[in-house]
Amino acid sequence: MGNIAAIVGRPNVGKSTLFNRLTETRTAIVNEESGVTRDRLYGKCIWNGLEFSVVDTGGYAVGSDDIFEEEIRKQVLIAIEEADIILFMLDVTTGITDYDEMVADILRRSKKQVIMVVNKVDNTDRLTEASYFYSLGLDEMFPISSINGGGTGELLDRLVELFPSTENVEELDIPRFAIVGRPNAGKSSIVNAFIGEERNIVTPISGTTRDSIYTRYNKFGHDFYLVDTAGVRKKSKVSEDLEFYSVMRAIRAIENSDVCLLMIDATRGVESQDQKIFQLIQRNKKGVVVLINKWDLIEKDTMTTKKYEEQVRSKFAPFVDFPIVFTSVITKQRIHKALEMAVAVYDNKTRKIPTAKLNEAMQQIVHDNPPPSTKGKYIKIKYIMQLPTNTPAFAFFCNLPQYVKDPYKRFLENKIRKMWDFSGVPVQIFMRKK
Ligand SMILES: Nc1nc2c(ncn2[C@@H]2O[C@H](COP(=O)(O)OP(=O)(O)OP(=O)(O)O)[C@@H](O)[C@H]2O)c(=O)[nH]1
Ligand SMILES: Nc1nc2c(ncn2[C@@H]2O[C@H](COP(=O)(O)OP(=O)(O)OP(=O)(O)O)[C@@H](O)[C@H]2O)c(=O)[nH]1
Repeated sequence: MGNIAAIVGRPNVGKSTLFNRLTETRTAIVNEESGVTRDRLYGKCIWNGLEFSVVDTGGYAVGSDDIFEEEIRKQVLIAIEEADIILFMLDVTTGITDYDEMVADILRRSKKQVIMVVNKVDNTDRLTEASYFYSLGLDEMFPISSINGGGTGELLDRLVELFPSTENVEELDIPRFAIVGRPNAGKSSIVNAFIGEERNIVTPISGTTRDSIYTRYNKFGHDFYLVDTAGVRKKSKVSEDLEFYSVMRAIRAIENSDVCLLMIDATRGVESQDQKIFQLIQRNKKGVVVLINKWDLIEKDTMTTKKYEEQVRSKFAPFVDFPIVFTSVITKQRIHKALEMAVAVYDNKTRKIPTAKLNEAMQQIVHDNPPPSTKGKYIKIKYIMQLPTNTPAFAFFCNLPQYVKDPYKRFLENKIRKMWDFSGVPVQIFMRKK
């Protein structure tokens, strides 16, 4: 749960090559991940049955050659703060550079688990050179070749060994909500509005990876966990308006949640950072409620909620079926509505449609709008089943699953969304051979 490895290192050492290699281990297993674009920043890796996240900090580099030292330093500090393991990448062909020394210096002083990954060790001759990197004063080193995969198995074995496989948290079976968003959107304010003044209703639970992962909220008929409130409340030493910062902060909270309340600053609107976080929520298949916060600051004559809503949805397209709540933490407007929507989305996420009802409704739709035939082949959908997954997923059993194209799957998804309430929740459609 929330096992995060961050790759740091200067430009051109091979960070993205390693990232691709690590995250491919998952795509190979979970091959039906269509609809969501892969990016070079954040991906999942599965090794020996353990799943963890990999973040490529290089994806946030500005420019490339002319990155300022200060910028890199910040990035490394954020990675140290937010990741569980740092993969410090080095290049055997260039040896140790000034930059490497600077990063090693920061890493040595941190208490984080650091692994030096010496890349481009494509042949055994370079193996001896790789051991020079021990002079940077870090304990662990793995020589690898990202390009041909040499040494990456050993590195993965070690990572899996270091990550805790089961977290020792006494967790109840109640919804887990995460409040995420860019710096200054109002996350701490809303958490404090919920739990701040009434400590007696707050029960912090200790996890192994963090001081406090879950805070229980139990009043007004609600009972749920707020995820990673420690992370929300604690101001970072490097709390800059960096995109990398807000994304790193969000990852763990999102992974540990069922539903995310994504806070947008109404005065700024939806920007690329918000889109990035929204995308992370999607890729982790979590529920989402979008809060347009600081609504008190908006001149209502010029900006109606309806107009604003349309703008927000267009920024998050193609996924548009999610609730939007206009909040003000300052005037306490609709913050309980926000909670109610989070609960509703949780209910949607856990909704199970009885097989008979599902077939009755969907067979009719399929009958009226059959999948278009491809290459003269007719596709016959025989029956439909909701899979026993954590997020709604439906399997359509048919004779020729490979011939059903994405537009038809989207058509089926939209019909399902119309028929039953799945607002705020990703719905997956699978074609299966029968
Ligand atoms: N010989 C060799 N070349 C490699 C290896 N891994 C990566 N490269 C090459 O090194 C170059 C840089 O690789 P990237 O993965 O783009 O490096 P990066 O660290 O992500 O670079 P930035 O995007 O600038 O941060 C590319 O030309 C790769 O093909 C390797 O194991 N051996
Ligand atoms: N006018 C107005 N100001 C708000 C509202 N919510 C939060 N603020 C203000 O916005 C500023 C940032 O709020 P925070 O709660 O610290 O934001 P945050 O998202 O936790 O920020 P980081 O800790 O940097 O990630 C503070 O000055 C709040 O008082 C709101 O609804 N209306």
